[in-house]
Amino acid sequence: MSIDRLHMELGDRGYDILIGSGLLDQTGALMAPVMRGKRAFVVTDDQVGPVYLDRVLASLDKAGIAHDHTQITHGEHSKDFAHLEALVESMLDARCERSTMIIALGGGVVGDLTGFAAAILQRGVDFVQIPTTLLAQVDSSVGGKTGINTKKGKNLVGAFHQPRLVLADISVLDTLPRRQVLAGYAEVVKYGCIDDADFFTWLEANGDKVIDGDVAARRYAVAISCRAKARIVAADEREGGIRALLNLGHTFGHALEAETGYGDEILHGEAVALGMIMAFRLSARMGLAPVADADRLEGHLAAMGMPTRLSKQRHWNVERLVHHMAGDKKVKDGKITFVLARGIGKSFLTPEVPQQAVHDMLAEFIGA
Ligand SMILES: O=C(O)C(=O)C[C@@H](O)[C@H](O)[C@H](O)COP(=O)(O)O
Repeated sequence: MSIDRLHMELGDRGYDILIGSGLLDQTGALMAPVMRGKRAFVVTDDQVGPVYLDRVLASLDKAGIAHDHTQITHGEHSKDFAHLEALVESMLDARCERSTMIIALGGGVVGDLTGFAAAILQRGVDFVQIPTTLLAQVDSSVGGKTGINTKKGKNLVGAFHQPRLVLADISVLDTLPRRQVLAGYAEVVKYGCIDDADFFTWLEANGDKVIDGDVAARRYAVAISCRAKARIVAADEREGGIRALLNLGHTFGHALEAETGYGDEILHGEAVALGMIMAFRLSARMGLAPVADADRLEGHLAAMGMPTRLSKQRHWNVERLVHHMAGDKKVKDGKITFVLARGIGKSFLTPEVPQQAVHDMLAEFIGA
């Protein structure tokens, strides 16, 4: 089976992003060229491990790579200081060396936590991302953002630490629950909204194939998404400027996640979908984007089966959401830099957003 090979152009920290079916069984051989030693330490979770760990370990055996592994509890709650400490201690217990390759086998939580542990273990060791969710394949495994949540908010502690390789095995998505596929699909749509209106149009025609498991459609969507992300990250690795475009929908989305406690009520990708609709509604309200484009985005997400409205079961409060947003990493001199849009594929950054417009949009969105 052929492999799509993209490259993250970051000089001596550059790396390949490999996309294909059945890559798990080739892990050892594919990562051998970027190994500094002959040992690996695999981190996975209690949902992914039982299904895929053995295949990865067998491929390491085949390539003559010695290995240890550990399993964390799945879910966003594992992305905290306590789990980080436990993970680093387990790496030290296993006598990981500076030349040991850390492997993150799992979704965004495993990737973010493991990547951060790799960033700080012995002041930084290499790691490989093997993302097993659509969200992780199109977004979190690429670009080197690693970290954990704190009581104050999402991803507030972490490091930019680029992986040495990303292996996106499309076939593992076949076992992913539909809700998780849809959550990842939100991040795919994001790339169309940022600067690729043609891709958005393609998604309108083919999104159901991506969600329902058509191999070619999935592979295309993952490749276009990773290519877009790699281009933006290569231009602005540490988010001094345009990388913040990748945060479209996240300022609002992170506030929804904080409000709902990072649990199953709203998954990260669902929060991003809702947040993108909010960003487009705010843009339309400010006269920057046509209402028709906000409707088009919401219509597509709804047609794919994503939540586009907040649950009426919960009492939402505008002030509380604004309070969460004030802790956003894009706040500068007390002002949030928003990712807004002039239309589908025309996103841009601006700190010039009247508080009243944000307030009014949120009030309308929560139905206050
Ligand atoms: O890679 C980036 O840059 C992104 O912003 C991608 C986001 O989709 C991703 O969720 C990221 O982890 C969020 O970063 P944060 O800086 O807003 O915590």
